[in-house]
Amino acid sequence: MSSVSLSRYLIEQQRVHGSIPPPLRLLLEVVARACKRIAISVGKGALGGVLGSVGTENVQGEVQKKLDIIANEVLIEANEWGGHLAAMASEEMDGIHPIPNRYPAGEYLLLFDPLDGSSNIDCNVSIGTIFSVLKKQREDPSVIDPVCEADFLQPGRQQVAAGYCLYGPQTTLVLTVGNGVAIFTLDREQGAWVLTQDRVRIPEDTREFAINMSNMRHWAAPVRRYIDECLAGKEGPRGKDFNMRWIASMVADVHRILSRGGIFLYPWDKREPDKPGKLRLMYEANPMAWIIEQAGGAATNGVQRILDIQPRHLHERVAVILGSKNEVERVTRYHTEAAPTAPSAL
Ligand SMILES: O=P(O)(O)OC[C@H]1O[C@](O)(COP(=O)(O)O)[C@@H](O)[C@@H]1O
Ligand SMILES: [Mg+2]
Ligand SMILES: [Mg+2]
Repeated sequence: MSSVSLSRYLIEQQRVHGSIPPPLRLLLEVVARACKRIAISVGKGALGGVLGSVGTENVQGEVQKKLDIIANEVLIEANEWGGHLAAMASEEMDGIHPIPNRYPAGEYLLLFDPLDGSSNIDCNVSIGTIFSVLKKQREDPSVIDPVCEADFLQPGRQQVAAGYCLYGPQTTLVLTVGNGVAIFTLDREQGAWVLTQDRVRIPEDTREFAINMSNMRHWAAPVRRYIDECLAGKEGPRGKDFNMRWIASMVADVHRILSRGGIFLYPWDKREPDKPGKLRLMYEANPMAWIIEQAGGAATNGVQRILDIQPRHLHERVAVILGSKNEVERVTRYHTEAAPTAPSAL
């Protein structure tokens, strides 16, 4: 049987399933090509001088690694002249990046976390790129800017494409355009993305959770209850033993969940009560939530479906609970039952 390339998959999504129009197909090809270039930089490691920090901080006060900047530049450069975007936004840029006048512009908005799992870069642990595509939908015709931050502030259910690229032992591109989840593996000899799994499904039940346990003493009661019950194992109320994994690269943790099920939590915690969570809504949580839902899983912030959250800022943060449906629903129910004490930041 002949292998299916990313291009062929996208053409089928356009022509057979009508899931995407031609400009979106071409945009996704450009993003996938940029990910290949990032994979080459990641692979060079110390030989390519790409490890270490640059001595600057991003808008969220996080130290920027060289690869954060390199990946951001690759994505900007590759997408600037494609002709399908109105603007881009990134974890590594304070404001939006409109397409410069010298290039043709389009109707789409691209958001990305150019390098996810930055703390893992220098120790050769899997990292990735996360992206989300929205369509510019102007509700207020009195706004005269060709594109502005307000255009980006759409709930995640309005995404038209979302994906991530995982730079691990294999380089893997995971994509949804609202017609299930497809996984492509980079054939490194041919430099081609090959479809290796389509219509991915996440088991509804799991015995594996992912959370940074070092924050346990800071969690809200519903999260504490859920994890305590998992830790109690066979002898506890769940009546079964649970395993734990925490890679500290959301892309890698989510990919494991797509592969074999599980639940991922980065919850609100009481150290900074006004901050809803660590992860960013628009370019981390939204694309991952859509991918997870498209694979039959669920994603909430403890009280609300992530894809229904109306963003107020580009760099807004959110609590994230995603993965196997029955487990996510259980944690969400624990939050509802504890509603009077639920953190107001959620
Ligand atoms: O180090 P912690 O607190 O466990 O946080 C890990 C989380 O932070 C992140 O690395 C944040 O992403 P960035 O590296 O893009 O800032 C997630 O990928 C991961 O789930
Ligand atoms: Mg990230
Ligand atoms: Mg990042």
